[in-house]
Amino acid sequence: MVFQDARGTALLTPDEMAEADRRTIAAGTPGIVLMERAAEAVAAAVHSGYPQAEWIALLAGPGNNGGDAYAAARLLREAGRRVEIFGLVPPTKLRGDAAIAATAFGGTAHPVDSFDPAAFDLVIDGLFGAGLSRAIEGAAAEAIRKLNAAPAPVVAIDLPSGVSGATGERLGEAVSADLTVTFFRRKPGHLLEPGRSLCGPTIVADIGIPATVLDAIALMIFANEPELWIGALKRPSDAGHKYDRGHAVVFSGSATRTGAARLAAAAALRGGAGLVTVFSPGSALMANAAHLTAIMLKRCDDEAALGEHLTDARFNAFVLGPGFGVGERARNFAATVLAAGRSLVLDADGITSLAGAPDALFAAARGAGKGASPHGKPALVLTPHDGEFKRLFPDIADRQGSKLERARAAAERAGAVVVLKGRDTVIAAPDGRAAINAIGTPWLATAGTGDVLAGLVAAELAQGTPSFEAACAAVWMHGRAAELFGPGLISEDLPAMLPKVHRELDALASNPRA
Ligand SMILES: NC(=O)C1=CN([C@@H]2O[C@H](COP(=O)(O)OP(=O)(O)OC[C@H]3O[C@@H](n4cnc5c(N)ncnc54)[C@H](O)[C@@H]3O)[C@@H](O)[C@H]2O)[C@H](O)CC1
Ligand SMILES: [K+]
Repeated sequence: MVFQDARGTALLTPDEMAEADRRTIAAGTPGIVLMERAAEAVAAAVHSGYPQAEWIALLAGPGNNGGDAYAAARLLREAGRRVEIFGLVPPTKLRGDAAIAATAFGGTAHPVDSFDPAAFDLVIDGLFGAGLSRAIEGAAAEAIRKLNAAPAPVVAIDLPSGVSGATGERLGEAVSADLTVTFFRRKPGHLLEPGRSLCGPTIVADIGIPATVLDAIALMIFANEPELWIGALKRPSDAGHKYDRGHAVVFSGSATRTGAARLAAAAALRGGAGLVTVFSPGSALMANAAHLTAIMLKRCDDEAALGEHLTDARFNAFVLGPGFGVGERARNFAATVLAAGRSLVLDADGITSLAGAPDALFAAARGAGKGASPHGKPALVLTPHDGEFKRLFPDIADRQGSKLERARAAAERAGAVVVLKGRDTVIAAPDGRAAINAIGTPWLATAGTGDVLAGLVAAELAQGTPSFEAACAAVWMHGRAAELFGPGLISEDLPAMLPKVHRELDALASNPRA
């Protein structure tokens, strides 16, 4: 299900963007009008971001991205800037709207070979945008190399040339921009690395394409923003009871490896699960007992004990993996939890334990997903980083293509929600929906933050949020908590930031952004 507000978070592939364009043009807005508005947005970004840049070079490619550059050059000249166009092809070779824009510009275009960035205060990159279809070579590649080696700031039109809008990959040489101005909606390449870093901050400009054109497009890829999932979150109700908010369980590792489970458990409780219990081997009971207060503790040494605990139907969402140890015990516990129709977040050692033989658990996940529980559909959520992903899906990891496609292929195979972690975390559902993380800070790359994320996913699952939305919300809350804490963050700081994050979400839920 796609919520009405979620359309604002949609990411469009270049093909879908072309479709949005076509529909807008067919509905009566000429292409040249869209191009003029695109150019106005670029000029406005230059005026606000680079008010002092007197002499501006614009690189213009053979298609409409080049057309945008010609139109922007004209507007900047009218605003009193000195502009020079460097064309990959002579203006006489341009077609359609780009030819109209070049004619309206009227000035000369220098061949791109003569481009020397040293002379300019600012360079605008209009070589290639959505139409990039192969690796950049030859004269365009040479111009990009010179540009990347020069100190002049760069504003990219639509995408840094050489970045695939669909995948974020570099196709040949790619521009490293300081600012990117794109139109209507972002593309996956704006959020997936390395494209994300090559874009710099990205402005999304309204060029008059109505949101209704999206009605005809089956939206599948989204930026992971609250509008995507806030309508699916179960917030505590006034008349509610702690048991309404589920009971999350985190499996502890052995006596010297208990911290990871407690981090996950603390996140599950602060995330909003009504109750949280750590299931601990007997050898680690005292270590855990010494550190737990609101979180409960139960001994769980083997499958028999687990089976006994599972007779209490209130335990509804489990985390297995952080500090747990790799091996058969992990595999058997995971299978037992799923067979009992409970939701399971499999992380770290839990994922590694499945390497080489994941199919039985994937089959169990599919079976579990069909059942019903008092707190919503049980589900399997996998939270691998790249290394764990490769252990579980070696063939998919080696395949060509983007992180987005890898996560989607894995989700489909596993019948599970896959959270493929990184700065550009991708959350993918078996039905093809995917979201790409858009927030966070480099400080999140520190020991234990993955354990916190696993606990947050369990908190949402315990409360009955459907698994895709649960994983998306957890990834966002995790990133937002890190942003709010700022520099110096360690994983233990994240649960303490969650009350602020909840407050932001409550404000958003009662007063959605327009
Ligand atoms: N989407 C909108 O609402 C608007 C977008 N605009 C701008 O138009 C471009 C997309 O234009 P398009 O002509 O489709 O593609 P490009 O300009 O990116 O390039 C196509 C052009 O380049 C050739 N080509 C592709 N790859 C290579 C390569 N590696 N080497 C050499 N040549 C290559 C290809 O054959 C074509 O000739 C979009 O990004 C926006 O900037 C409009 O302004 C209207 C609004
Ligand atoms: K570009």
